[in-house]
Amino acid sequence: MGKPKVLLLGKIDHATASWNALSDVAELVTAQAKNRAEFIEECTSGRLDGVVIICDRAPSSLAVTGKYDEELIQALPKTLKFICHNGAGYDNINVSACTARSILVSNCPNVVDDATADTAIFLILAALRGFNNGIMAIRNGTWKGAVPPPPLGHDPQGKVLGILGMGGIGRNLKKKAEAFGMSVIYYNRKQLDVEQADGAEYVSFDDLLARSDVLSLNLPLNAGTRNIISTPEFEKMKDGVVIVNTARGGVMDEAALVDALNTGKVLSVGLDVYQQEPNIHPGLVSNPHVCLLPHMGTSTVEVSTVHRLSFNKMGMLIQMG
Ligand SMILES: NC(=O)c1ccc[n+]([C@@H]2O[C@H](COP(=O)([O-])OP(=O)(O)OC[C@H]3O[C@@H](n4cnc5c(N)ncnc54)[C@H](O)[C@@H]3O)[C@@H](O)[C@H]2O)c1
Repeated sequence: MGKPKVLLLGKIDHATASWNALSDVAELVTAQAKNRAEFIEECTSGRLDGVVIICDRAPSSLAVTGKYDEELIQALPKTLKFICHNGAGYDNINVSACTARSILVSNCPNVVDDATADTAIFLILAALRGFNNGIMAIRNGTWKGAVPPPPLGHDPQGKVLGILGMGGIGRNLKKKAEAFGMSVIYYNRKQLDVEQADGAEYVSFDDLLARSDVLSLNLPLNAGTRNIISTPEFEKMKDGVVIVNTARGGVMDEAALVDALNTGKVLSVGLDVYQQEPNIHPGLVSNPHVCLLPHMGTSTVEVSTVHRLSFNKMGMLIQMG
């Protein structure tokens, strides 16, 4: 019997040595498809028969295959046992459909905690201080911008940071925010134990909305969290609240956010993620009080390099049978 086949979807930029080392225990194969229709055809044609593991390098893989929905999962090779998703969260994979086919799925949480929490800190500071106004003005050749100048920003010191979804990234963000003098409250489906909460105050969802000076979204996107922040939630917030989203665009209603910005309910915003990436609501793009990043939360050499661990673990799994 030959070695088990491992299919690479997407690109590897920084862990090529670990990927290549997998060839000691597995036959490494790549897909030829350039889009979803071609990939489904490639699967159903039998060219990928014998593939036991898919190594999914999101987001470059997803740009070809699209989401792992029911249609895609039904088309995957019958021999498939495991999808190793090199992204954080399961929102791109229908895990129930995988379970129905006895396909195991893993993702890469934790390794992205620092990079994503750092991105949230950048966005919190940018939104609080109004740095985006200055960034736009200086590039437009107008130094500090309009006359009269934009309003003064705010210090993070002494502000209440509300974290919605206090998992790996939320807890990492808490520590970093405290270094800037912020106090942290959080809401999770379940209260954390004392060690994990590490002094953060557990509050109800409504209290989180009512008490936060800055609200950071750090929860996964699923049917229960889609648009969890929309008009009724903005209405419960403080006037002049600052919102930062490094989770998924779908957890916040972008049109409602634009309305809340326009009425002044929301003072400023920092975003790394959007409802329809790469499209962004024009009301956000045109607003100088909104600092925008193109989903760069985990874009560091260090995060990419750490993915080598998942290749090493795949090798161990194969050896264990
Ligand atoms: N911007 C980026 O590049 C980037 C990078 C990594 C992760 N993310 C996103 O951030 C999300 C969080 O990542 P993580 O690694 O911290 O995940 P995690 O699973 O460690 O933490 C998520 C937390 O959200 C909580 N939660 C779930 N549903 C909730 C609800 N309805 N209300 C309140 N809390 C709820 C969970 O209990 C958990 O504590 C991921 O799901 C992913 O979508 C984005």
